[in-house]
Amino acid sequence: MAATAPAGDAPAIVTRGLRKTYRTRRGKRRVAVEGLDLTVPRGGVHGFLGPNGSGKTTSIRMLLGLARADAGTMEIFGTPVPARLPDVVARVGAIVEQPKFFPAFTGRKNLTLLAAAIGVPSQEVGRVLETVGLGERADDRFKSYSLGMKQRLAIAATLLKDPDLLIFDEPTNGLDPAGIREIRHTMRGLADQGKTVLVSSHILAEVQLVADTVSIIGHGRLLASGRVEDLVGGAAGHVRVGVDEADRAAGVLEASGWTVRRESPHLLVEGVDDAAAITRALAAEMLFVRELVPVKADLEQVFLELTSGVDSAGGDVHPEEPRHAAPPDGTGTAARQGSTDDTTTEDAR
Ligand SMILES: Nc1ncnc2c1ncn2[C@@H]1O[C@H](COP(=O)(O)OP(=O)(O)OP(=O)(O)O)[C@@H](O)[C@H]1O
Repeated sequence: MAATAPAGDAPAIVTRGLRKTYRTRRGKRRVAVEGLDLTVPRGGVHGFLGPNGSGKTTSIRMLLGLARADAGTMEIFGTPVPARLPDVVARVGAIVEQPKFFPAFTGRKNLTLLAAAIGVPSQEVGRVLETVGLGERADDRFKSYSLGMKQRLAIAATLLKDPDLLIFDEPTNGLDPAGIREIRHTMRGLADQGKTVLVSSHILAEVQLVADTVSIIGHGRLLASGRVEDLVGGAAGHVRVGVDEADRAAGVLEASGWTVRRESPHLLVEGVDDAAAITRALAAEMLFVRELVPVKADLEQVFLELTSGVDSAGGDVHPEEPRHAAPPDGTGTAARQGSTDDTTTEDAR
């Protein structure tokens, strides 16, 4: 059994072999999370990324004690959960479902009521409203807020207890680009204060703009994790090629072993290490390049590479080993416990 890191240095979150199966109304089993090994380092924004239905919400619900795991272990700041969740819960703020606010009350009044209910001094309300950039609109009614402002009020509510770890499940769902930018800005500000922010999303490109580190999951399993720049840097570059006689040029490049996509009027050549080799191969056939533009890799591309060849109709993604771009700092490992092939059920939704 691997040693667990001392609680003082432990990562914000560690899961090992986490598994959750639901039983559907027809009595079938649906594996939502299958052996998930997640490590969220302390400090910074960590993107928890994967397509719809890949198990993000289920994993978060298990961490917060809202759903029971079938197997595996979980720790928050080195404290095993759910067994000792009460010891650590005050250090965690989370938005998993939309919190309810009174539409006719101001943002400040809503938070003041909430603070009283959870035993937080009312002076904290001003602080958290400023933190999320709602100071100037604090005395407007909740119902007059934009969706982005409503979401920032929800974030402010999670900050009342001044937690060290914030968990936001798809916080930008339904927001317009300006609202999304505001939430990104808020998350960055929290990370800059030294807090750890875990943000789940199925929109990889959006989270790439704010995350320091990410974990990418598919079908309930970890596919890759590490620092964004390392993961993106490790993805093979693509090159956009402008050339006359595009069909003949594509044939020449394919015959030389490249994978070529037609993106009329250009060709997109995948996995290129040496762009000059493309020019040479084409020139040898009297085809002359007009344009040769490297296309920067992004997390979307990393994800597509990791899942290429996977049955898009729902076949499992079972890579041999997840890709770890750079082991997150202070990684404490909790040994995997329990059988992973048993079944626990919850009501199918
Ligand atoms: N209560 C439930 N009963 C039955 N199946 C469930 C239940 N909750 C989730 N699932 C199933 O488990 C799988 C994972 O769902 P989950 O909501 O965790 O994914 P997700 O990555 O958060 O997706 P999204 O981005 O759409 O929120 C899906 O196939 C989903 O249909």
